[in-house]
Amino acid sequence: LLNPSSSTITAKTPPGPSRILFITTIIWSRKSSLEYENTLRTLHAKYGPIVSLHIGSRPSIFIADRSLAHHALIQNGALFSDRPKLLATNKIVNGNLLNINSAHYGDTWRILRRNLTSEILHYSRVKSFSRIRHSVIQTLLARLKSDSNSSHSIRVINHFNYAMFCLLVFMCFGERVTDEKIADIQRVQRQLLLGFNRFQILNFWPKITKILFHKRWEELLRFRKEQDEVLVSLIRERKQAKEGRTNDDFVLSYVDTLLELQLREEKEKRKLTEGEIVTLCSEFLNAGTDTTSTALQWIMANLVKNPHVQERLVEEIKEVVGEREDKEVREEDLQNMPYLKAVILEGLRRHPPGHFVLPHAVTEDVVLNDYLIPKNGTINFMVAEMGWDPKVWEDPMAFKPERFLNNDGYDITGSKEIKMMPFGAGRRICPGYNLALLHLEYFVANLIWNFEWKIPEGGHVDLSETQEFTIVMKNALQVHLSPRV
Ligand code: HEM
Repeated sequence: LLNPSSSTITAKTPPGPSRILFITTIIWSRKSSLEYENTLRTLHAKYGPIVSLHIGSRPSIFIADRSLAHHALIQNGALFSDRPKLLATNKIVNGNLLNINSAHYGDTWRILRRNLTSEILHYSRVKSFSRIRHSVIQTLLARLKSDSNSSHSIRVINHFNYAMFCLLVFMCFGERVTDEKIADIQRVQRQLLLGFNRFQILNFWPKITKILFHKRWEELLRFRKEQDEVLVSLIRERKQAKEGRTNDDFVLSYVDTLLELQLREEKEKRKLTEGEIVTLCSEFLNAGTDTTSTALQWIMANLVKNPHVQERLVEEIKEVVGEREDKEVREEDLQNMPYLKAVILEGLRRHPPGHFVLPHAVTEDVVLNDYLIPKNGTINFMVAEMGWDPKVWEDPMAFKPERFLNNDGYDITGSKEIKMMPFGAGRRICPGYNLALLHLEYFVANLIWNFEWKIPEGGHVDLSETQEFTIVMKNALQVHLSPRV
């Protein structure tokens, strides 16, 4: 099926519509990923499971088939785990520096990724943050309670976002960050994230857009500068605190590990610069916040829409927590809650926060399914389509957690077979997937255990989608909450 040898000379790139002209390029560059997805669905129906589009200077290849995805990402992971060259705006957002998700497949990527997975996302480290999770969920519950006293209908997404953001900020910079500082970090992170789509246009012919859209370029540079100002001061504070540290209950944060980390460059070792640490902290906050709070909102929306699922979850929690006085589901309770785990998986299948993975690239020209995948192209996978494939999932658009109950645990990494891939698959799989699952399980369990979630009178739950940084609910979830006593 795949051979990176002489056949690359004769193979053609995958089929697709004829080269798109300059003007269509501009139109495409303004399309949201949902519009892309619709067009791609039509193209896959016409051309088969692998298609290519020629937008801008490099071909973009899309794979809709789960077995081909497995073949590429798992069986031939070393070939398919590179990233395309950075776009001009990303260079500015990154301060010209690398982070894990944009690094080429190689030593620097390996060092940065291993630091995150073994120093922060490793089971025992994740455990060391449990006090932080406890305090964040208590604050969230208190806020929801206070809102539910004063209002019949609550919009929950901002609460979810804020809670998740605090969690990631504390993991990144330590527990001592003040509310005021959190607001500052949120502002500088948001303006870069929300500007993302608007700044995309600058990537087409940067030399020209630097003249045509110079105000936008300046704005982008200003945003990065403001981010530097806020995050560098936190990095320095943490460095100082670390030097004079004596207390025993100290919890290592992500920035502490980055301050110690050594990169290897041409046999020389060197520490990271402050700018590089800013870029990596920013990635950590962005990667773990909206993705998880979006998923949480989708899951809660389905629990409101399907009261029988919510009831079954309450029954399961009751069985595990028993007659305990406090209204808290503890982390150690979660492992005894298979239905809760099924609800989370079903949420991620039906509403993956990203409908695509981040663009991949191959390390050399290869042939896949008789087609050439060129080194200068980008390659992506239709995550949402795979999770909705009626050949794999019966009644795929319905929310049925039961489908995940009948086997001994579902392998979300797809190592043997891919049936869905909300976190990607293979060597570039999201390194935060275990943390994300823990956050979702812990939050959903406590939210449901403390309140009955209902549709407010006259309201309804609308599952339409729209794209922000992730694929979010077009009409944010509004709920009526009654405390469970
Ligand atoms: C529900 C929550 C989350 C979802 C759905 C999600 C999904 C993804 C996806 C689809 C990718 C791209 C995979 C690829 O390109 O093949 C990714 C990459 C990544 N994610 Fe997540 N993610 C989530 C939470 C997190 C969390 C909590 C963290 C860390 C604290 C994190 C850190 C990263 C990083 C660093 C990468 C880049 C990996 C690399 O290129 O090697 N994510 N994530």
